[in-house]
Amino acid sequence: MGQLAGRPGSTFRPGSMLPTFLPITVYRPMLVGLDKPLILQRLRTETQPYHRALEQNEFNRALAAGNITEAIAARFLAKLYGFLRPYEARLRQHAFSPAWQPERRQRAHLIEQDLPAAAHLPECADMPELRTWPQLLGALYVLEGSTLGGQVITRQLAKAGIPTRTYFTGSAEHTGPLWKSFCQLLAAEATPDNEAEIVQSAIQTFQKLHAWIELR
Ligand SMILES: C=CC1=C(C)/C(=C/C2=NC(=C\c3[nH]c(/C=C4\NC(=O)C(C)=C4C=C)c(C)c3CCC(=O)O)/C(CCC(=O)O)=C2C)NC1=O
Repeated sequence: MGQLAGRPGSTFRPGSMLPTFLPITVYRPMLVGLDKPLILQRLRTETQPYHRALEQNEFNRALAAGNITEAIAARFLAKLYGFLRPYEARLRQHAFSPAWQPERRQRAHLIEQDLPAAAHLPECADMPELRTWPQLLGALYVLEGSTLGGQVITRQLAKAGIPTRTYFTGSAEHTGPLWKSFCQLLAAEATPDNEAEIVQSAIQTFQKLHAWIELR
């Protein structure tokens, strides 16, 4: 190993099958085994406990147990609406470039089709801080990510004969592409300087949404 020590950019790793004549950074994505941007890995890992806690809500549990009812679905949608309204109002105040397709990321209006009385529902008063760009990015991660369950939920609600599923059908065939483009745009915005704030905001968004959903 000694003979490599002086070579610029070389890193000797005992037991490694990698040639040692290239900077190790070249291989990093392969070594990690994922070409996921670091910010997404961090978000997934560091929000996991809060994500898990939120998933213990009545609606998710009923879906998992196969005993979902229209009343449980309606309660969940009402709560989601009360959170999405103030969140989306804040999104509308931000000047997104067209690449973000900001109008496609507004979904509260879909719930109005499921719940005719939506306009009179209470709104969450204890929202995450959504003032800075990194804070918005963290909250977007949580609420864009939440659309990923839509197709599965739609099928389960249909099977249970529950008609209130416009929200979950949502952007339907656009869900995958919207999530992909969000991940790319997020990765382009994340820097070593703002990553911690993005992650902290995602954690806060999970916590505030959870507290609001559990509030009776
Ligand atoms: C309760 C709110 C609630 C929120 C706010 C929420 C947030 C996120 N859900 C994510 C992914 C998924 N979510 C579901 C299922 C449900 N999503 C829902 O909103 C409801 C209600 C579901 C199921 C009942 C599915 C099948 C996936 C894909 C497969 C997976 O990742 O496990 C991600 C992305 C994670 C990453 O890739 O970095 C985030 C941020 N999840 C919640 O349950």
